[in-house]
Amino acid sequence: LSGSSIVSVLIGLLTFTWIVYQFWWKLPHPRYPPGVRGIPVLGALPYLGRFPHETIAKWSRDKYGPVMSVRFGQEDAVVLNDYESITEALVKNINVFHTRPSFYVINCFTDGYGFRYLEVRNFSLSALRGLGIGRRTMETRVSDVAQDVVQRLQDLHEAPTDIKMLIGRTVSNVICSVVFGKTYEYDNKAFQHAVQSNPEYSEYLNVLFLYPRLRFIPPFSRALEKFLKVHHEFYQNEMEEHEKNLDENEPADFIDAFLIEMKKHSPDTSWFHKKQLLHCLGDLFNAGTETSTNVILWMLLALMHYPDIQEKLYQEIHDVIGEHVLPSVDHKDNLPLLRAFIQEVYRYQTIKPLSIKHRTSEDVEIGGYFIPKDTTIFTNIDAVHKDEKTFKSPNEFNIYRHIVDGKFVSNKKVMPFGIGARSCLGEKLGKIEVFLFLANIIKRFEILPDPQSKELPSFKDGISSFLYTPFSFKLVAKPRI
Ligand code: HEM
Repeated sequence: LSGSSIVSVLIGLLTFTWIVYQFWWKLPHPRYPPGVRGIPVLGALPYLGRFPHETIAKWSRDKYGPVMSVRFGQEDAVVLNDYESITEALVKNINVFHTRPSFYVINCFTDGYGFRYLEVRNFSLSALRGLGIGRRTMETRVSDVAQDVVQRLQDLHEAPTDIKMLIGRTVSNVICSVVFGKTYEYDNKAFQHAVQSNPEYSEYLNVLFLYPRLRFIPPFSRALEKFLKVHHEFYQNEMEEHEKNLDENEPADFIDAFLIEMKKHSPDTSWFHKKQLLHCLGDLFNAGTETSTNVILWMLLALMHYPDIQEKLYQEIHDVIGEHVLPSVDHKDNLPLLRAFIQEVYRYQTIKPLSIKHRTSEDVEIGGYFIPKDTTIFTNIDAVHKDEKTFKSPNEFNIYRHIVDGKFVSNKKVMPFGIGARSCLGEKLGKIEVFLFLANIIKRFEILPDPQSKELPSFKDGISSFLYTPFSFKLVAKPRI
């Protein structure tokens, strides 16, 4: 090589390194949280492994501290890995952290999750309260569907069965009764398609959350199209029917309440319009089905893995409630073991380990670091749940860590629903569902593994996707009486 060629190659290399440094490795601010920037285009993705929340928690413990940055694909994000930094952000700086970044898949429905979404969220909360969520009426509804589950389990006659769809459709019908004012037959095709997270497109959608630009390329474009078609058609049909039959003086469900609210606002200047209604329906339906369903499945797996605990829970329910009375939330105070069991499963298997992204609406300092406006924030709830400083031997499943002097002790550091202005909208409903489903199932059945299977289905390992869910498994529900 001649001298001038070597100089050209060197200049090329230096320019390339400078570009990569400027656009990739350089931190956005000298006091930005340190962390893992990974390689161009993919960022830290190749290093995150099957359980990104665990890998990030380890990086945070071993090297970077609780407030660290991680480059996910092309998106720079800050991850908060302990209770103190999460509360400093989501509670003390509530006004800075209450928006979310835009997700393309969600923006297909609406204007996204920006500032004014809080107006819609507040409306949704009060509409749901008006319709009975968190009240007696809701408990009655959930109790009725829990009886339905009990009956359907009885009808299985101890046949080993994967009950994910059974639980999913039942849980979904609770939210349908509030949102659409009706429940669906299990064999209704439109309902089935909307409830089922269809493997035909769900994996592609997960990738689209990280790389929205892929939406133009098949198979991602096809997956997105299918997902939107199934959901839009389902919600659209309901909306049209409600518009035809609306009684403005007597809203029977969430759609009615929203349609009435829409009439009070101008569609051009407010966020109360039909696209926003589609978004709310999508949120309530999707967030209200998969989460509770999978939490209940983790709990059934725990019962299978710890038969001695299952027996104690049965005895407690039997002694406190007896044979002929239906479990109710009023029994809660006298069921410390059941509450400890539920809290321990929430802690041990965090259903949404990195929660849902938040976004900073202005520059802010957290844990002494500078975080600029418009930064994506993840809260590593699972890292809080597995923090050795709070929970001794955190990787052991131990319900007795939540019992002191025979009494259940609630722990604010078990936070499966998140905290702050954007914590779970359905927390009250989710808690009632989990409690009543479990109390009814344990009261009536012994949950056993499939006798034809050589190994117990895993309670340690699961599928880490939009949620952390168990692998599919079969169980036997053996009637107690
Ligand atoms: C045991 C069941 C559930 C768990 C563990 C759970 C967990 C969560 C978590 C961790 C978040 C994100 C919080 C954050 O960003 O900081 C969330 C948000 C949300 N959840 Fe749940 N959830 C459950 C059940 C439900 C139910 C039954 C509904 C329906 C009524 C629901 C509706 C929502 C909605 C609409 C949001 C978004 C709120 C917003 O962006 O302001 N969830 N949930």
